[in-house]
Amino acid sequence: MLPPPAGPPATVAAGGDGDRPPVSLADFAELARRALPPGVWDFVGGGSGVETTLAANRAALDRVAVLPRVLTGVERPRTHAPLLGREQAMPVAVAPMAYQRLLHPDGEPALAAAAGAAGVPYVLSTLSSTPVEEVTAATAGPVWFQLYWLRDRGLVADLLDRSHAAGCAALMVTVDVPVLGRRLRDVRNGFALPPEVTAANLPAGRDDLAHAGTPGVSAIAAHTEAAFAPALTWADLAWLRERTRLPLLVKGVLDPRDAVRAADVGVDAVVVSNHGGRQLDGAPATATMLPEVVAAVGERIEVLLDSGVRSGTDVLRALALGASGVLLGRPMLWALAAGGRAGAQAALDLLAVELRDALTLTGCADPTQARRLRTLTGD
Ligand SMILES: Cc1cc2nc3c(=O)[nH]c(=O)nc-3n(C[C@H](O)[C@H](O)[C@H](O)COP(=O)(O)O)c2cc1C
Ligand SMILES: CCCCC(=O)C(=O)O
Repeated sequence: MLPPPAGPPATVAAGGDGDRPPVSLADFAELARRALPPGVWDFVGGGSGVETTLAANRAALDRVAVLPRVLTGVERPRTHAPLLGREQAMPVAVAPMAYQRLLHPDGEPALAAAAGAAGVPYVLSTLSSTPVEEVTAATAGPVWFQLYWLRDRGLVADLLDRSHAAGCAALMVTVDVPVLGRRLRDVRNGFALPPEVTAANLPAGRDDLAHAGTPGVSAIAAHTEAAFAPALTWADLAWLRERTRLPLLVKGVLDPRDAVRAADVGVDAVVVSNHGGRQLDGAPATATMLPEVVAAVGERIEVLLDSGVRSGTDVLRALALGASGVLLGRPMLWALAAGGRAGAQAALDLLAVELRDALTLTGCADPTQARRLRTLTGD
């Protein structure tokens, strides 16, 4: 177990200027920007290409207006809601994100512990900088394992066995990285992992390419190309469905036809995601595609959304568009950078306050009622 967080979260999270605790998730970004080396800041915040999709994710969420109901008698809504059939403190999970020791020496165990304390699932990346066994030991909360399908199928089988044995409660396979999107910030920075941050779930030495700093090359992209299976098919997904009894989620679906195929294979949920604008630049915003995916498979499986969620209002927007929940990405890394476990916990506490307010202001007694709200998209 990790030691308890040092001091009250607000003090820790206030970081640099000390006198102004964060009042929005964006404030954590500012604290992180001050704390991080520029190359790490760019790796986390950046998208692919000219970052059209990165910006589109925000713009599309901003365009979703939610029509409040009044005189509903709701005083203090519950933020609790089910995800994959289990009640969570919020319909939110921490998105899988690689190499969290880049942000803070406590890395994945700290973020997992913060999620556990906040009562939401933590999704652990295949490319975690801490072994899965140490992460599940660091939190009493649910850990879901995110699978990147490696060229070496023996390693895939090993990861499945280890994550299962370590107590992971669900499996999330990411399908939008046949190759890493071209992230120009990383290319320009010649971004590479420092020696102390490693792909700790892989056998030693399997991440050497990710450490090889070369000007004009993203070492992360070079490693991914060497390690990841580039040509997966629906048969591979069916193999995975056969191989695990854990709830199975597919992350990185945008086309409703793919969501239907995933449901046909028997997955439990799809995550409507464009990888936070880090893969195909020019892919549509997730809030744009969500209603079509919900219409196609929402009666059969759960539909989650990520990419651009930055507030409790954004969670409400996704729910009102028919999602059962969201994944929260970069803000959690920024909060980790700003204040370790306590910073991450402060960010999730803030999100809960914002979500409760958003539910109160729309007359919803709990998140499941947000589905009944009308949304208007456009000006
Ligand atoms: C630094 C970083 C690392 C990421 N690593 C992974 C990963 O290992 N596996 C994965 O499925 N998605 C990964 N993602 C994508 C996130 O899971 C998620 O889809 C995305 O960040 C959501 O968008 P948001 O950051 O705008 O909330 C990563 C994202 C970032 C920013
Ligand atoms: C490090 C390569 C994969 C991590 C990832 O998915 C991302 O950076 O978006």
